[in-house]
Parts: sequence; C-alpha cells; structure tokens
Amino acid sequence: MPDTRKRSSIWLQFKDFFFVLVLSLSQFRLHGSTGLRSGSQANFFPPLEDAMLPSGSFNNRMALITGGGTGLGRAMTATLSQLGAQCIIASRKLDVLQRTAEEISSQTGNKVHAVQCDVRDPQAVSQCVDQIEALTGLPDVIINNAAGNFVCPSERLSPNAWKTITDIVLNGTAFVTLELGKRLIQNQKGASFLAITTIYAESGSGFVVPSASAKAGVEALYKSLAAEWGRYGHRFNIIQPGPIRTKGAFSRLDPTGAFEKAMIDRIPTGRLGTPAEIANLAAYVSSNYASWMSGAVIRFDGGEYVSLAGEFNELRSVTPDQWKLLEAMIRKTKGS
Ligand SMILES: CC/C=C\C/C=C\C=C\C(=O)SCCNC(=O)CCNC(=O)[C@H](O)C(C)(C)COP(=O)(O)OP(=O)(O)OC[C@H]1O[C@@H](n2cnc3c(N)ncnc32)[C@H](O)[C@@H]1OP(=O)(O)O
Ligand SMILES: NC(=O)C1=CN([C@@H]2O[C@H](COP(=O)(O)OP(=O)(O)OC[C@H]3O[C@@H](n4cnc5c(N)ncnc54)[C@H](OP(=O)(O)O)[C@@H]3O)[C@@H](O)[C@H]2O)C=CC1
Repeated sequence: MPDTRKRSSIWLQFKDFFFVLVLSLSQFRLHGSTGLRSGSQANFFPPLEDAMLPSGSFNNRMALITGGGTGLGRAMTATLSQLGAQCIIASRKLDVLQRTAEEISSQTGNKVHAVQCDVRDPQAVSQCVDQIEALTGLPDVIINNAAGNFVCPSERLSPNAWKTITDIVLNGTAFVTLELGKRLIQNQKGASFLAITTIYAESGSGFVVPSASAKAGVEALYKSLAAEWGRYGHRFNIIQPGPIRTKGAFSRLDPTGAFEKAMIDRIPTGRLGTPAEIANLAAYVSSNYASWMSGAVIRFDGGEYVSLAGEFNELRSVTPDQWKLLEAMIRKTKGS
C-alpha cells in the first residue's frame, strides 16, 4: 500500500476509535455507570418494584429458571423465591449461580439451588434434570430464559457464530422443554412453561439475525406445544420483552451506549423496562392465577414495537404551529 493511503487508513481507524471513545465517555457522564435515562413522559409510567402477587402464591412449588444467575432470570428468581417458591437456577457458570442463590436465599428464607448446565448439550440437560429430580422433584414452573446474542452484520457471521446463538436459544430451549416435558408426562404432573423471547422474534431484525431466527423458532415451539400438551396439564406461554438494562444484553447489543437514547426516544412510555417489572409478569404467567392462560404471546415493551411499526409515528415531532400549516395545506387540496 502506498505511504499516503496507509497513513490515511491509520487515521481513519484512529478517528473511529476516538469517536467510539468520546461516545462512551459522554454516555458515562450522562448516566453514570448504572443510571437509567428517561424521557419526560416517563413520569406518567413509574415502575413499581415490589412483588405484585399475594405472598405465599408459590408456596410448595418448585421453579426452574435457566440463566437465573444474572439479569432478568435473577430478578424472576428473586420474585418467585419471595413468593414462596423453591427455585433452581441453571446455567454454565456455577460460581455466578452459587453467589446469586446464596444472596436470594438469605433475603427470602427460601432455598435456591444452583445447578451447572450448558443447555446446548442434550446430555448435560438430561443430567441436570436428574440432579433437579434428586434435589426438589420435578418442577411445577419452568422458565426458559437462557440466551446468547451479539450485534453483528450478517456478512461477518461465521458458521460457528450462527450455531452458537441458535444452539443456546432454540436448541437449548427445546432440549430443556422436551426433557422436562417427557418426564412430567410420565409422572402425570402438569407444569407451566414460559419462554422469554424478544419483540423482534415477530418482526425479524437486521444485525441480530441468529437471535431473531432462533427466538422465532422458540415461539413456534411454544405455540405448538400449547396446542399439543394441554392434555397433559402443561401450559406454554411467551413473554417478548423490550429493552431492559442488563449487563449481559447491553454489553453485547449496545457496547458504546449510543443506541440507548434512540431506543428511549421511540418508546411511548419514555423509559426502559425494569427487571422487577418483567419478574412480576413472569410470576403472574407462571402462577395459578393464570391457569387459563396458554399459547399466549405477551409483548412487554413500553409500546416500542408499535412505535417502530407505524409508518406515520415520526409525526410526533411536528409542533402545533407546524400542524396548523400542514392542516391548511391539506384542506386547500381539492380533488385528486
Ligand atoms: C440493548 C438491548 C435491547 C434489546 C434487547 C433485545 C434482545 C435481547 C436478546 C438477548 O438475548 S440479550 C442476552 C445476551 N446475553 C448473552 O449473550 C449472555 C451469554 N453470551 C455469551 O456467553 C457469549 O456472548 C456467546 C453468545 C458468544 C457465547 O459464548 P461462547 O464462549 O460459547 O462462544 P465463543 O466466544 O466461543 O464464540 C462462538 C462463535 O461466535 C463468534 N462470536 C462471538 N462474539 C462475536 C461477535 N461479537 N461478533 C461476531 N462473532 C462473534 C466467535 O468468533 C465464535 O465463532 P468462530 O469459532 O470464531 O467462528
Ligand atoms: N435485557 C433485555 O433488554 C432483553 C432480554 N431479552 C431476553 O431476556 C433473557 C435474559 O437476558 P438478560 O438477563 O438481559 O441477559 P443475561 O446475559 O444476563 O442472561 C442470559 C443468561 O443465559 C445464560 N446462558 C447463556 N448461555 C447459556 C448456555 N449455553 N447454557 C445455559 N445458560 C446459558 C447466562 O448464564 P451463563 O453465562 O452462566 O451460562 C445468563 O445467565 C434472554 O432470553 C434474552 O434474550 C429479550 C429482550 C430484551
């Protein structure tokens, strides 16, 4: 490469790096390391953080939460445990699971068990279910929450990148669901199955194509089993969350923090969701208060999906004075 082109390419790379750095620092200054930013209309929609169901709603019930050591799975575990459930949390990192289990158990007084399991491996899933049967018996509540994801242009995805995400999300959910489903059927015990997907499972989305494809598969799996396995006492439901700040999701989907403002601007309720809010919804769907709910797909996103979908929604930024002008122009039109 000639010297001048080499120098200009290095300068471009430096400029990109500098841009990302400035962006990240400005995000940090604005929001601190953990703070939530929100639009002014968020004042209308304050998040309630306390458990919604009556205490004891999950007494004598066993709940398995995959990916329960972190983020949303951790919040769901905390809520179910607070409501009386004995919880089992399962994922790859045993140290993380054990720390979460101890913290939640000590707060709620109800035992939380930590079981190591890579949901991509059907043999590991079967052994994990053996362990669960020995610890608590088969669960009454199963929440398939474990997932993997990162933003990446599809032309940069390797076959293994595709396989990794689809294995965790679609195959992992299928292995856990089928293994437990079969054993529950054999034992004539009913259960509530809940899958956590995402709003783009329905629309598809560029730059997260393996996740979108796998989550759509999970939704097909759960709707199909809702129809087939009701006769065995099983319910299957789906929650599609919009953006809720967790380290796992935001570090992989919005690494610089630049995307967050755009998300909040388009969410009609003016803010991100909170882990406690989705935990309350998951608890309700998994509880006997929802025993007539099966095959449901619940979008829980502050209105983000419809906001993205409506062709004219950008007109929100038109001011009252501009509307006067627009209306006058439209009224002046005669005929076609
Ligand atoms: C802002 C939020 C708004 C909305 C959110 C909406 C939806 C959110 C959905 C979610 O699911 S968020 C949850 C996110 N949480 C996680 O992803 C946690 C678990 N993730 C992981 O453990 C890793 O990130 C993992 C998914 C990559 C899996 O780790 P593992 O160790 O098994 O894989 P490897 O590191 O060996 O990678 C496998 C394969 O993928 C390629 N790869 C990894 N990262 C990237 C990347 N950023 N870009 C491109 N490719 C990547 C990696 O190179 C390997 O492929 P090769 O072997 O090199 O071909
Ligand atoms: N936060 C958000 O804005 C949104 C999240 N979601 C969904 O919510 C759920 C929770 O995500 P969130 O809490 O944000 O992110 P996290 O990264 O905190 O949670 C993902 C969990 O999955 C576990 N996991 C990953 N790979 C495997 C594996 N192979 N086997 C077993 N467990 C695994 C991880 O544990 P470990 O590393 O120990 O294996 C981790 O606890 C996911 O299904 C995600 O798709 C959907 C829409 C929006």
